[in-house]
This record gives sequence, C-alpha cells and structure tokens, in this order.
Amino acid sequence: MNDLEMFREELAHCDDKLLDALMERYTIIEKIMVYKEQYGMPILQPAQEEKQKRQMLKKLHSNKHREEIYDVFESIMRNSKKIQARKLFDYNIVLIGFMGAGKSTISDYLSAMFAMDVVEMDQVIAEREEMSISDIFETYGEEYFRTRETELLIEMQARQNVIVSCGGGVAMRERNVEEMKKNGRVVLLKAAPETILNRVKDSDERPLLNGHKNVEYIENLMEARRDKYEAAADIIVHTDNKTVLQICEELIQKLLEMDGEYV
Ligand SMILES: Nc1ncnc2c1ncn2[C@@H]1O[C@H](COP(=O)(O)OP(=O)(O)O)[C@@H](O)[C@H]1O
Ligand SMILES: O=C(O)C1=C[C@@H](OP(=O)(O)O)[C@@H](O)[C@H](O)C1
Ligand SMILES: [Mg+2]
Repeated sequence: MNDLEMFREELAHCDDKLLDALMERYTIIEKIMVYKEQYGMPILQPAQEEKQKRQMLKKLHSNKHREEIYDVFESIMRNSKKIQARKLFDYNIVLIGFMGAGKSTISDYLSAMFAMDVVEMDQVIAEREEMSISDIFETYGEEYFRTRETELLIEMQARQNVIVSCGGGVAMRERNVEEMKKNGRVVLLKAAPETILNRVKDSDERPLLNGHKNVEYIENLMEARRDKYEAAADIIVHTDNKTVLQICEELIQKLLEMDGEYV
C-alpha cells in the first residue's frame, strides 16, 4: 500500500467515526426532547446553546482551521434544531393576530430556534406585486390584497414545518381560515390596545393605522375583529409584558398540550 492509499484509508476511517458520532448525537437530541417533555421543562433553552458555542470556540481557538470546523459545527446544530422541530410539529404554525401583536417577531425567533422556514405573508405579497403593502392598498384596494393572501395560504398547504406569519387581517376571511387550518395549527397572539399602540407608533407600514394611531381607534378595530380571530384560533397566547422567549415557550407548550403530550 502506498502512502496515498494509506491516507485514504485513514480518511475513510475518520468519516466513519464522524458518521457514528453524528448518529449518536441525533439519538441524544431525541432523548433530550423526550426528557424535557416528560418533565414539563422549557423546550427553548437559548442560554444552553450559547454555552455550547462558547465551549466549542474555546476548544478551537488555536486551531488553524477553526473557522471551517466551527462552520461544520453550526450546521450540525442547525440540523439538530430541524430534527427537534420535525419531532415537535408535523404541521405548519400559522400566526394570526392584530397588527403589532408580534406575529413577525415571534416567527423570526421560532425560526432561529428551530431552523424552520418562515413565510412572511406581507413580504411575499409585496415582493410578488413589486410594491409595498401601503401601495397595494392604494392602487388596487383591500379586496385585491385579501385575495393574494388567500392564494398564498393555499400554496402553503403543499409545505410542512413552516412558520406562516400572517398579515393582521388574514383571518377576517372565512375562506382564509379554512385554508390555513388544512395543514396548520393557528396561534392567535393578543395584546392590549395600549401595548399595540406603543409597538406600532413609529411605523408607517400599516396602512389601516396610518392617521389613526390612538388607543380608541385600535380598541374599536380590535373589538370588531375579535370574534373572527378567536373563532380561527387553535391556541391563544397573551403577549403583554412578556419577553419574546416567554411568548415562544408558552406557544410551544400550548401546541404540545393540544397533541396531548402531557396527559
Ligand atoms: N413581546 C414583545 N415585547 C416587546 N416588543 C415587541 C414584542 N413583540 C413585538 N414587539 C415589537 O412590536 C413591533 C411590532 O411587532 P411585529 O412582530 O412587527 O408585529 P406584527 O407582525 O404582528 O404586526 C416590533 O417593533 C417588535 O419589535
Ligand atoms: O390588520 C390588517 O388588516 C393588516 C395588517 C398588516 O400586517 P401586520 O399585522 O403584520 O402589521 C398588513 O397585512 C396590512 O397592513 C393589513
Ligand atoms: Mg408582521
């Protein structure tokens, strides 16, 4: 055997070890999930993730390939999250609620924690129409926009394990609610009108609120929409005075309860 053949054999041996370690790692991930569920522990533990990363960087700090190795490690972590997400949710998570309730914010956080794709409905529609939501309303009117929303929800039925961040008015159409429920669990995020005002006051991206940024207007519109939001919801999460992490954890626990995980 010449040297090259020997190196190749060593490499194959090394890859075998990596494969074995990865398979073992993913089995451990599943065990951790079961343990957390069994003991009603928080599923999201961002501090633990940070600790793991710090330890890894410390070990690597003098290695000349640290960037490349760390990149692989990040990919392993991302795929662990995917495995977790697929185990927890074999459906789409559809976030609904009033403007400023936190649909986009919560979607982004969940997406980072579970490596799940997010479909931000407003953004997708704005990209497809090549204009802002405000301009779509002004040019074609609200009905036109709502129909684009319906089409997008139907498209989402072909996907799985996606977070769908709805625009605030999506659940106003009965048809939309029917479509989102076909392979999604519907999460209603709520907040008091004062909280909403506080969150949206500096943004002009919500045409329905422009010129009406006051508690009374928000309260009235919220009240007018309340029954439809609640009828659409599989679970409700109140967001006032809670951190994004607290909201996400509550959301996950309620989704798990729906599946009877803790009974
Ligand atoms: N739980 C929260 N605590 C504090 N600020 C929040 C919270 N959730 C959302 N926000 C802020 O409120 C604003 C509106 O949130 P966003 O996610 O865009 O709402 P939506 O998509 O429902 O309209 C954003 O500036 C966001 O940072
Ligand atoms: O409540 C609504 O009817 C709307 C909410 C907005 O989305 P956000 O809820 O993300 O602000 C956006 O879709 C559009 O301005 C209409
Ligand atoms: Mg939004």
